[in-house]
Amino acid sequence: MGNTGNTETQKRMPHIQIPENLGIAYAVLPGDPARAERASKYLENVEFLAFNREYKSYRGTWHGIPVLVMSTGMGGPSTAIAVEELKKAGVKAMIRIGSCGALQPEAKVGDLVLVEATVRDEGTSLGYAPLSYPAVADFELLSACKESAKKQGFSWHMGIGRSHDCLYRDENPQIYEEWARRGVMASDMETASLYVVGRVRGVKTASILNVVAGCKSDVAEDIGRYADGEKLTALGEEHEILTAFEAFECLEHAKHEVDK
Ligand SMILES: O=P(O)(O)O[C@H]1O[C@H](CO)[C@@H](O)[C@H]1O
Ligand SMILES: O=c1cc[nH]c(=O)[nH]1
Repeated sequence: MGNTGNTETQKRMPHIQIPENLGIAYAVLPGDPARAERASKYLENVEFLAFNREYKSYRGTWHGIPVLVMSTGMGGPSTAIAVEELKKAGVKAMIRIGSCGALQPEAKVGDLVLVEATVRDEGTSLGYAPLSYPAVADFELLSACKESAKKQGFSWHMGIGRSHDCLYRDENPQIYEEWARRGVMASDMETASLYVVGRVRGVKTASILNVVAGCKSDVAEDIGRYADGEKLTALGEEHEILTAFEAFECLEHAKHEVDK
């Protein structure tokens, strides 16, 4: 683990309540605090760090590599704050492990969508750059996610997402239909702000989404089943967690190859 000193006495970031000089380069970011706790169980040497507002955090090691797990809460504003404060705490690469609705029939419940880029149909990212600025993953980090998912035999797709601010909007069926016609694969609420804020602030970002609501299905009902621990979505969640941790390991190995 990095040289983190005594976390009790160190100055902490205002919202995420993580020590300022944590010394951890890699972070895995679920939306849900409960998913942060579940993800932490896959790590060794786990230590609970903080739970303030929607930000629940743990640190630990994955095959010897120091990793942070922290929830972002739901939506762009809390995600942007998470990215800003994590960057200040020294994090260099962040992988979102989220849930999403599918807009294409081939993306089945429990599959993973690796988000190449995302439609900025939300408000937060506009505070950082005009709409003509792309919300795009870091190519190297997303490629590491792809290698990781492939290596572990998970069911994955790579495609465009759409991030929004309004899950229960009356017009959603028509809106989903229109974006589906343009090839958009997945709907979530955080990837756009993660990608834009990360890019503007110089942090590598990627987003892996577990399909919890099938194409044209009842989103509220499907999300309810995920919350109840339905088997396929629980398995998808396990797959996205393992994909993210292993992606960081791929990245570390690639770094060492270059350093040789
Ligand atoms: O499960 P998380 O990661 O929170 O992601 C998705 O789930 C929430 C809606 O149910 C939104 O935050 C959406 O983006
Ligand atoms: O359809 C969905 C499902 C989960 N999260 C979303 O943002 N949309």
